[in-house]
Amino acid sequence: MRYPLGFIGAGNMAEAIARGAARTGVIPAEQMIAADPSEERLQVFESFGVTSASDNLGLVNAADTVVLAVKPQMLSALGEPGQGAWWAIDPERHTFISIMAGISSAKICEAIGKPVRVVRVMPNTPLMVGKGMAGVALGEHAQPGDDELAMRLFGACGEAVRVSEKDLDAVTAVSGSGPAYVFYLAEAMQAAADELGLSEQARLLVNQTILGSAELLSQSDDTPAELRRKVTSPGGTTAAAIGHLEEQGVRETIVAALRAARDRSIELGK
Ligand SMILES: NC(=O)C1=CN([C@@H]2O[C@H](COP(=O)(O)OP(=O)(O)OC[C@H]3O[C@@H](n4cnc5c(N)ncnc54)[C@H](OP(=O)(O)O)[C@@H]3O)[C@@H](O)[C@H]2O)C=CC1
Ligand SMILES: O=C(O)[C@@H]1CCC=N1
Repeated sequence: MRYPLGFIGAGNMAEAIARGAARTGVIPAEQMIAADPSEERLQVFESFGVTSASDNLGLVNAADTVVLAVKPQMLSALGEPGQGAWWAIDPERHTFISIMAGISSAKICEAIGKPVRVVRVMPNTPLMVGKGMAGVALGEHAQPGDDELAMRLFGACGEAVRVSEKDLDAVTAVSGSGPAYVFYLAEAMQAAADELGLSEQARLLVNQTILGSAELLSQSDDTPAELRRKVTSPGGTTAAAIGHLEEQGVRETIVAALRAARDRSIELGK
């Protein structure tokens, strides 16, 4: 049987993408197949209707579009160029969607040993709740139109935007890793709420504040700085908090943190 979509690596992101594809109807579960060394992971995929491949070679034989969803460091472990699963790759038939951070389409072609069409996507975990943000880039040998499935799939699970491949390291730093920065803020706010004696209500107070602020940010025409000013009464409580953040150099630290994420993405691709 031929499957429109297959996953090499049935980890967390692959599961989120496959569930999103099935939930939105972009690709029904029975038209997807997955390969992973872990039987347990394959059972998770089977539990919502995705077929298990015997191995990566079986997957490549079965799937037309292959999602590379292993850790970037695992690419070379998938096989020698032109050997194993890569032996069965037909550049006319197969398209790749790679979600691996940092790994260029040129590097993927080198690892596979053939000039294949690669569409690179940098998604993020909110796609699990239909609020993802994905950057989509055509790789070296991809043609306009090769990204249509990716745009449909990731667009159905949130927003998808076309970017050039050279910008993907920056996209990874901003929106790929981005949810972790917001969760870090949530952790710190919850710890503070606990310390201020609100342990019972901390989760709701923090989560709803972040949710409401995100909604306001996306619906309003105001910039983040204007929205912040509207919360900040002169000489008031917010001014005390923001003054402390500025004194401590938190803004510069956040910029430096995103730079570190971008640099790590470049390093992963070497
Ligand atoms: N997590 C995130 O927020 C995001 C991640 N990404 C990218 O997504 C990719 C996957 O990340 P994530 O889902 O978090 O990682 P996971 O570790 O959850 O998933 C990777 C899966 O690949 C499996 N695997 C390992 N070796 C092979 C092999 N030879 N053949 C087939 N499968 C194999 C792993 O098995 P085992 O565990 O047994 O090794 C694991 O189940 C990464 O490249 C990452 O850069 C992109 C955007 C966001
Ligand atoms: O941390 C990582 O490397 C991956 C890429 C973006 C989000 N998670």
